[in-house]
Amino acid sequence: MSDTQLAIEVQHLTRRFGDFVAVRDVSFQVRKGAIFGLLGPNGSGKSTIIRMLLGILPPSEGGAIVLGRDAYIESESIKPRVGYMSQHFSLYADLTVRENLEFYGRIYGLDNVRLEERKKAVMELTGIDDFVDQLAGTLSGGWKQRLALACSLIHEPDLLFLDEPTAGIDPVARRHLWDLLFELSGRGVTLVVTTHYMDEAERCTDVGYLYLSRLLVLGKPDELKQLPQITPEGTRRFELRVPHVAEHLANLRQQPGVRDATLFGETLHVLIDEDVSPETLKSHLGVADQEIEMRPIAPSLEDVFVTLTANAEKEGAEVVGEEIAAEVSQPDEQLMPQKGLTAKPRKRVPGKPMFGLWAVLVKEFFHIRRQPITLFFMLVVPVMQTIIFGYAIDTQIENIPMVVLDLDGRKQSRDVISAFLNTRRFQLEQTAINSEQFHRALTSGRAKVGLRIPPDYSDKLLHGEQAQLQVLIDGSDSQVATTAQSTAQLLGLNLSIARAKSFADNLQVAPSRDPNGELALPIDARTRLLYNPGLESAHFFVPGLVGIILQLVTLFLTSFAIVRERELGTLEQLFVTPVGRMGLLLGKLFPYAMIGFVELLIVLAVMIYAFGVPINGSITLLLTLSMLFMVCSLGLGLFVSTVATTQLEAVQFAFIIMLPSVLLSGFMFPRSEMPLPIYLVTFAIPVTYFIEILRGIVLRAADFFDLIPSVIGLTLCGLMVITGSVMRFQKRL
Ligand SMILES: Nc1ncnc2c1ncn2[C@@H]1O[C@H](COP(=O)(O)OP(=O)(O)OP(=O)(O)O)[C@@H](O)[C@H]1O
Repeated sequence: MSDTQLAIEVQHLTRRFGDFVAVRDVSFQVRKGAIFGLLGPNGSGKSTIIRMLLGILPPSEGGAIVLGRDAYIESESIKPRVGYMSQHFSLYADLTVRENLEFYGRIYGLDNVRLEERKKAVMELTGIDDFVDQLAGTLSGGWKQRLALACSLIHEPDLLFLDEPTAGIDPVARRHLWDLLFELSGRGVTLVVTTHYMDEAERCTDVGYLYLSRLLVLGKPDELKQLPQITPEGTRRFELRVPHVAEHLANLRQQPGVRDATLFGETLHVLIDEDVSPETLKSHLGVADQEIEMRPIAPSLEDVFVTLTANAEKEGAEVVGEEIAAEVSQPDEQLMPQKGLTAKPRKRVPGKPMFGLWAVLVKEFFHIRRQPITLFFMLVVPVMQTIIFGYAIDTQIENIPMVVLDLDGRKQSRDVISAFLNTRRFQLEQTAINSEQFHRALTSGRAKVGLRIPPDYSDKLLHGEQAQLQVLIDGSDSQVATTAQSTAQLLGLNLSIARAKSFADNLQVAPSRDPNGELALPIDARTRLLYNPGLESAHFFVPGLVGIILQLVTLFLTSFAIVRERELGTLEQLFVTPVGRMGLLLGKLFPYAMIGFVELLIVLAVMIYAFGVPINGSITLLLTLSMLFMVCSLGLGLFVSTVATTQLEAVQFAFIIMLPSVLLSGFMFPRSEMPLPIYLVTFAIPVTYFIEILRGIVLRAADFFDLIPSVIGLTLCGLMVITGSVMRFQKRL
């Protein structure tokens, strides 16, 4: 066969997954215009071969020429001429029939006029025009398959791969689909079909039978039936029709001269030695002669495969596979070597990187429109989160519950209690009447602070002796405890200073005086609070929260958008189209970047109007740097999608990224307080820089020059994340 007559030329194709060999040294040829059937039990390697021929799975050894080019290395230039209908329904369930067709038309680069022509043609061919505005996910199994066929034909391919196209559909739909395949074959399209159905195998012009990853046999159905192994010399094949046919199977197999007996519906196919007469065979059945029908038959394809599989099991698949494949068909060795194949791995020839961007973009907007829950998650939830967290996170500690045991009960002791309550740090939970009540309030957790005033408190003060107050603090919550401790100590100091001042006044002595000549403390440390004079927690936390929420939403959504396609099988379907890698990525990421930007504006508005945190610096600078951060965050989402294979894994990976972003970025805890190794890690977290930028611009009116270190950090993180993710995201499985 000449080079130009061949659609596919496969030589010594092998694919390993770790130690497991899924396809072992397979070679065959497919003529242009043929209907080539690839048969074999589950797991024999059919889909793996198709994926290698489509160029989405690299072979471990050997290779293939498809439409005159190396299937893997030059796959991008083959894709526009090839169609693929995968084993599972892998179109977009939330897009209508029309939208699916238009998407696949656009991704193959059809212009509007051509797209209309082709849409009409494939709808007529498959008869799907009546369902054009129905969502693909709501079609019945048979119509889904027709839609998949229509989509795979929209660009008029020369070669069509169909992986179990009739699995799970009824016999009438199966017949219709095959009628379509014949029509396509009649128009010169080469078809490669995998199937488990023998009647479908009979309809193929050529078949290859795989068993345990090897090609056992290859040829035209009629040639295969003539194979000497199927009906060996000195044997004959009969069909027996007898009542209760299954009951006779075991008995017949044990009779001398019976080589094989297999059930075929209501009949038995038996292979017997020529010297066993039909009468002898009948006599073994123990059934009246007139109830048995017996006629000689030629082997069916099922006989061929059943016999070959049984032989392979007996003798070991490897030996039989080599012998039979060699016997039936040998690929033309002449055709392969000059193509180079993949013997020496060469770099893949890239396609057009941005091809298909518009098609993917439009499709993503359709998805978003059809899933209001996604929009809710993207736009409404962040606002709710900002409001809830913004109010919930308050580092101002006030109203610490306090129990008081006043054993003195005079004016001085009541003044102390008032002084404690006037700080607003403490709130009187209980006035205990004895020590037991006092301690119980603390052990039960009702009170966090216990103030015990001894009976001689007033007396000691009046007599100029040092009086003691006992303040017991529950140290379980360190933040509350330290606040209570410092407040109590400061209060003790202030009360003492007040007493000392009045004492000094009475004596007319003073360590120092203020400019008005009034008695004053020697040192006056004056503090002034900048940027957040009211010490409002919201001013510090809400800008940080903007960064955290922006990362949360963009990271989850982008990683999900890609992993979901992988899980549904639509990504595999996209990989066999000529869509460019960047076209696919940008098309998928851009809509989420836009939504992220809108979300940013909304959350900033909440920050300004709900929490009264104004943006003191430049809004333009803030939005520009936010976009830089968004690129980083989308890149992280993309990275997750390259490591996760399921949506559940994506959630887990996204959490692994989110946790340090919340805890180590400086959003909650100051980075400077962290141990050195952890502190160094914080430099690798993009949101660290973004939070610095947000707080800088919002609170301190920082300009670009003030923020240069953070901008550099964020840019470096962005470059690393995006480069790593794009390199990892390959158009292959
Ligand atoms: N990515 C992979 N990693 C590991 N093993 C794989 C991978 N892909 C396929 N396999 C294994 O390779 C073998 C062949 O799989 P393949 O899907 O090609 O079989 P098949 O003949 O198409 O089966 P079926 O008729 O059930 O679709 C199977 O054992 C499968 O588990």
